[in-house]
Amino acid sequence: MSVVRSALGPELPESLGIALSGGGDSVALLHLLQRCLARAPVRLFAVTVDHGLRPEAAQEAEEAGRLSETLGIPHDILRWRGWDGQGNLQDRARQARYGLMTDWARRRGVSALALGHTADDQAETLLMRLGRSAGPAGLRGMAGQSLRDGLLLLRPLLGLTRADLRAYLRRQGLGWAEDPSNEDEHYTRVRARAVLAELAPLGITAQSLGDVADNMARVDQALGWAAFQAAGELAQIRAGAVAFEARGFILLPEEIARRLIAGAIGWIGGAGYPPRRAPVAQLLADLRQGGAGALCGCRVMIRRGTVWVCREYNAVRDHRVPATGLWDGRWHFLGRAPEGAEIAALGPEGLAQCPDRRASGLPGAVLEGTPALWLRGRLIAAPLAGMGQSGTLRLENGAAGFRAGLLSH
Ligand SMILES: Nc1ncnc2c1ncn2[C@@H]1O[C@H](COP(=O)(O)OP(=O)(O)OP(=O)(O)O)[C@@H](O)[C@H]1O
Repeated sequence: MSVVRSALGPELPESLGIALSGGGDSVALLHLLQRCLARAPVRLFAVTVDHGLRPEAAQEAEEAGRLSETLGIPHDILRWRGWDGQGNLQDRARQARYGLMTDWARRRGVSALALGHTADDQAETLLMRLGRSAGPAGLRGMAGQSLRDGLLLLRPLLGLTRADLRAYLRRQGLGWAEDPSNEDEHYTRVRARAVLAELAPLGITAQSLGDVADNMARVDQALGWAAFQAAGELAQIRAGAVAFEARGFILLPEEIARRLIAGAIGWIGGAGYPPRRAPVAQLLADLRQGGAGALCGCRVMIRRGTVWVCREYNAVRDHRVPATGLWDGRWHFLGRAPEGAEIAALGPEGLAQCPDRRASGLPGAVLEGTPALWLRGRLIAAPLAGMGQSGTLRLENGAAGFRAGLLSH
C-alpha cells in the first residue's frame, strides 16, 4: 500500500477520480486507493466507460458500479456508441474513453484521475516502442503523473506487477472481469506480453524494463533542459518565427539541435505534439549541407547567419478569418480595421506590395507566411513587413511558450 501512496506524491487532490474498467488492475486500484486514502481529506469518485463493443460490457459496468458503491465510492457509467467501423478500433475507443472521462472529471469537479497501468503495461509499452526505434522520449514510457487536456493523470500502480495485484485481489476475496481482448493475438500489446515472458532468461523483466524507463525519463529530462538552455542563448522569436544564431546552432550536439527544430515546428504548427524523429533528423542533415526543407507546415532554412523555422506560406495560403478573429491559431490583429477586412497570409503577392519590407530584416520566405490585413482582395496592412499604419499584430504565447515546450515533463 505504501508504494501506491508514495506514487501519488505529497500533495493530494481534493477530489480524485478512479478509472475503473472492471478488470483486475483497476479493481485492485480502487480497493488500494480506498484503503490508503481512508483517513486523507480526499473524495473519491469512480467511472467506467462502456464502449458497447462486447455484449457483456454493460453488465460488467454495472458490476463495477456495485463494487464501487460497496466501498462507499460514488460511481458513474459513461456510454460510447461512436464506433463507425473507420480506423483502428483500439485507438478510437481509447481516444473516446479519454475524452468522455475528461468531460466527466470537469462535471464532477475532479482534478486528477487515477489509472490502473501496471509495471507489466509499462514493460509492454517499452517493448512496443523499441519496435518503433524510439529515442529517450519514447523509452521513458508512461509517466507516473502527466497532464492531458488540463486533467492530471496518475498511474500509482506502475511499481506493481499484474501478478502482485492478482495475489492482492485473491487475498482480499475480490472478483474481477477478464477482458477477452487481453488474449487476442491480433493486438501488439498481447504479443508483447507473450514475448516478455520469453525474455526472462536474459534478465529482461517488467522490473528491469521499468528501471530502463526511469533511467530514460531522467535522460530525457536532462536533454530537455539542455535544449531549453541552448534556446535561451541562441534563439529569438521574430515575426512568429524562431531564429537561431547559425554559428552556435551548427556546433550543437545533434540531439539538442533536433529538439530545437522539433520544438520550433511544434510551437509554430500548433499540432500539440512534436514531429517524428526521423524526418526532423533528415531536415537537420539537409540543413547542415546548406539545404532547406519543410515539415508539418513549417519551413526550415539558413539565411545570412540565421537558421529560421517559420510558417510555410503554402500551409496557410487559404486560411482567412475576420479582422477580430484568431489567425493560424496564434495571431490577433490589434487596431482599427474597416468593415469586411480579413486576416490572411501576406504571400508573395502581398510581399511585392511592401516596399519597406527590407527594413524589417526578415527574409521574404518568413514574411510570406505571416498575417496581413486584406479587404476584398486588396492588401491594406502588413505590420510585420512595414506596410500600413492601422495597427499591430500580437502573437499569443510568445517566446516563453516556445522555450517552455522544450522542457520534458
Ligand atoms: N472502459 C474503461 N473504463 C474506465 N477506465 C478504463 C477503461 N478501460 C481502461 N481504463 C483505465 O485505463 C487503464 C489501462 O487500461 P488498458 O491497459 O486497457 O488501456 P489501453 O487500452 O492500453 O490504453 P492506455 O494504456 O492508453 O490507457 C485501466 O487500468 C483503467 O484504469
